[in-house]
Amino acid sequence: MSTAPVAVPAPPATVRTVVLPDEFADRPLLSLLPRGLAPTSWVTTDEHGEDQGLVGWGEAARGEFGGAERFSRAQRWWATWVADADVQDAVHLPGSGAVAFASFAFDATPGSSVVVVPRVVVGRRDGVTWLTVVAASAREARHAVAETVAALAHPTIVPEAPRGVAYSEGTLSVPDWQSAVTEAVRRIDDGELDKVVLARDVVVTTDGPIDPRHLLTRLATKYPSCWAFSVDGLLGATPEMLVRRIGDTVTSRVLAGTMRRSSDATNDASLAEALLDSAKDHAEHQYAVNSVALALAAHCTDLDVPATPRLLRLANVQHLATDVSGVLADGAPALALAASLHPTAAVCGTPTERAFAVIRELEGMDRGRYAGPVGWVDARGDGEFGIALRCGAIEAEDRLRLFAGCGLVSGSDADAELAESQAKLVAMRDALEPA
Ligand SMILES: C=C(O[C@@H]1C=C(C(=O)O)C=C[C@H]1O)C(=O)O
Repeated sequence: MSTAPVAVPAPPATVRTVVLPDEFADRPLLSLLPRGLAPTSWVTTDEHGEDQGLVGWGEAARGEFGGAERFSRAQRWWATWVADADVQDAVHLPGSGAVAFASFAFDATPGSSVVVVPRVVVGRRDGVTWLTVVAASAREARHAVAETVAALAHPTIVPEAPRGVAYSEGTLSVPDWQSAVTEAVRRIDDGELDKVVLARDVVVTTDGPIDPRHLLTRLATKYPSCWAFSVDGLLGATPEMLVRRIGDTVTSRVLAGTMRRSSDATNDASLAEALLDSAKDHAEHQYAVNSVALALAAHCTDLDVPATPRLLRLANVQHLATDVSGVLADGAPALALAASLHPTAAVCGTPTERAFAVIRELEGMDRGRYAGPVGWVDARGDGEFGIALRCGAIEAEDRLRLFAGCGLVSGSDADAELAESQAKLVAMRDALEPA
């Protein structure tokens, strides 16, 4: 089942992190990304309305992993890379110093998971903006710092929207996907399982190359409470935090239970009310919360699991949300926590193995890295992993595959689930439009 890393063993690297001068404090992180060079991103907006997170470009090292051991092999690869590296970190904040971006396949097979160490990372947290470079020697690292600071001083050209955007059917036709939903609900009603999440894909083609920076900028602007992510061609804005580990504080934002938004305030409020009152959505939500709480209990003490969910409002949909927190007991790095938590019932189902089997049988498509953990981990083991949702996979420079899934429980209806999947796809569809 296991696949060895296909990457060549990376030579020992020199990593340098320096504080960037004040003139960079107001530059949006995403505006610093140069054209091309496979941008990596993990950007959100904090409570003061400031963007924070990490953006990166270039590739200093890369590992690819498959099979059931994809997480543990990635963890070993990263630990070895860090142990061999010569790191000087003048910032000492989560995400500074050596940092890797990772994106994992949803299922053990097929699909490949990837860990990327960018050549250049710009990070921002707690009002500090920093630069990290990875080079072959201390001398080269000094050059890279000077060159990058000079290049960043010139504002980059605003990225353009793709032209000629066209949509076509994904793996299953809409009627076939709806039949799969009906069949899954029948199995739930037969007692085979309690919950399963079925997803569908939509193919986007364009007339020219897609600039990921355009999509990321649009997503970050419209979805400030989400995390605008990009790792190795998978990009989106996820509202769901699988796990954040900063020191010994562990948090998770669980979502399940969805309602559309309305532009009319009164109508929007009644839709929210209906979601908060829906027994079906609460049941669907509780499966997801339970799966997270159980997995975290193996690593954390003092777990705080609120008894009732709150409402999380996004531009396209509103969700039932529960913020779970705990105190890390075993020093597990963020990547290991993500491995323990994946897949939660928010994207797979309950019981997990039965839901996996139903997804493999009925969904008919390869999820790839959609619905898998995506995020970053540093040398201390701090990190953030979201669930790769509201996203698309760049398959060619003019081709993108979008994904959206819906949690099904007893009482779920194929028409309502199709509408929900369409509402979820709006995030990426909007991002493809001109600013
Ligand atoms: C599976 C997706 O979203 C998940 C499913 C939800 C639901 O069924 O209500 C809500 C949030 C996410 O946990 C998706 O966006 O593709």
